[in-house]
Amino acid sequence: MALQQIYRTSLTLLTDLYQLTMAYGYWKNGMSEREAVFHLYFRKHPFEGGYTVAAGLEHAVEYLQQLKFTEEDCSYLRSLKGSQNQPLFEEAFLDYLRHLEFTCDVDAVPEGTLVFPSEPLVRVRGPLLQAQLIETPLLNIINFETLIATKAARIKEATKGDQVIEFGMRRAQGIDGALSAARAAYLGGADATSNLLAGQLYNIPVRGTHAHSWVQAFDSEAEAFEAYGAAFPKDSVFLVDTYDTLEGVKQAIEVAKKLQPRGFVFGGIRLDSGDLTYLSQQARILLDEAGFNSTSIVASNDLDEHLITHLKQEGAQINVWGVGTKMITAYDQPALGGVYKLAAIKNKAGEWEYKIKLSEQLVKTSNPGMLQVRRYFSQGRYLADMIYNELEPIPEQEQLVHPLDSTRRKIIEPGTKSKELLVPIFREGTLVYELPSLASIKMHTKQELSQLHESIRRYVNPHNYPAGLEENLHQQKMDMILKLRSTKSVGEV
Ligand SMILES: Nc1ncnc2c1ncn2[C@@H]1O[C@H](COP(=O)(O)OP(=O)(O)OP(=O)(O)O)[C@@H](O)[C@H]1O
Ligand SMILES: O=P(O)(O)OC[C@H]1O[C@H](OP(=O)(O)OP(=O)(O)O)[C@H](O)[C@@H]1O
Ligand SMILES: O=C(O)c1cccnc1
Repeated sequence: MALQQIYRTSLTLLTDLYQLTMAYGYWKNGMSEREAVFHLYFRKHPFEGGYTVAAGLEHAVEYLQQLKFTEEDCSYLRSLKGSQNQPLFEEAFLDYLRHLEFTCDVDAVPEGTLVFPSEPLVRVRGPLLQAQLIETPLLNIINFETLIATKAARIKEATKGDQVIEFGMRRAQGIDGALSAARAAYLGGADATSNLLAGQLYNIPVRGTHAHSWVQAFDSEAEAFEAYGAAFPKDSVFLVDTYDTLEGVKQAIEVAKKLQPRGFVFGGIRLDSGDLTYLSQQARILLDEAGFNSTSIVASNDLDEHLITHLKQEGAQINVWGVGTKMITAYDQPALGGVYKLAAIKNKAGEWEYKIKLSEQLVKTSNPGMLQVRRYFSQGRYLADMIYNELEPIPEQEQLVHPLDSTRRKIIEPGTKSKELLVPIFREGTLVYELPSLASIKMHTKQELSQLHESIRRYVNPHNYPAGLEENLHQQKMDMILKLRSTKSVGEV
């Protein structure tokens, strides 16, 4: 219950005002209980990448489990006034809210799963008023955590298996920007965090070195290292660049030699400025010459997946990467553009009516139905994904249509193994999903990435993973677009 521990008892008002005004409108129009289906999905991978790591489900579950309008929430809503100073909501509606119970069905892609544009990460089916109300918090949670998990996965991939420590809290976007991001970074690929509260709340391993101020506080660098080494004889990483990096390495070595007879283990040095390739190579030579072959070289300083790749290509001798700002803030793309769209609603006769949101751009036109994603795989490799409407039959010969170019199609060979990505999370408001441990989610991310071809995982012009619409779904969408467009009068755009 991390979210509530950090914040307050009720998070129900953590939504946009317009969700409440629409809720009031639905209630007044007798539409609040009409069954509807919404999907949460994104249209483009972040960071110009070829994959996205789903994250945030645990916090979304927590939010939904506590969804209840308290007396305090209702009295705040009662205090809201319209432009003529009239109450915004009538008392009977507030009474309705006070007794509201969350009764939706929610299906979602487990955290750590790789996802692709247009695929629902979350599907909500239930009373229109409720399914609409939760749009904003679901987007807030899933967009942010998915973004950070993806960034962390990219950074971890760049290190080719080295350790990554998340150092970002000081530059994170506020308190939750540091906490939920630390969790997302860990599940995406970071091995530890420097953030103690994240460690405590989420059971993430915590690690760290020391700051320049530690060295500055002593009369000499040698004294500073000696004092730190004496305090932590088994866990010392000395920051060597306060005055002169290679001099600092030499000082660290001298101190380590001096402390060795007292059982000191020379864990590592940290480089935080200068040419990290050259300095790490020189430091490695000095450490090896002194017999400290297993002493780690930690590097930090504005690192991201591109710089790490470059440093490794140059032959940097770094085996632990401290990554802060660029990971915790998703520096080069600060938001994932996930959206939440209505895709079906039952009419008064109780029959499903499919809905789409039109756009001039096909990529922005939503998909109708109650969608599921089928992932095909063979010999440990993901081959393709098919988005289909669970409410309609699909042909025996499964065929994918490219979402933006219907001339590009892919026939799935009969007998290809597959699995469905969306799994039941809530049924009529009751949690039916056992939330996995963070450690097992992290393992899942790693396994997922190993099943994606490396041409899709690369940073520059990655290949597009084939994720398409099932043929009938594609046809239905096209028919709906044509029908909606044909109802416009001539001259209208
Ligand atoms: N071999 C390298 N190739 C490319 N970029 C590097 C290399 N070594 C370090 N960098 C990066 O260059 C940037 C500038 O580093 P540098 O230490 O020169 O300046 P700085 O960060 O302003 O220094 P300081 O931390 O002392 O203020 C950092 O992002 C650093 O990670
Ligand atoms: O560079 P990041 O990826 O964000 O990693 C975290 C940074 O935080 C610390 O720096 P500090 O706050 O002392 O500032 P400075 O090193 O930039 O001067 C540390 O020494 C790293 O350089
Ligand atoms: O422990 C460290 O070395 C550390 C922690 C936070 C930010 N920068 C470095």
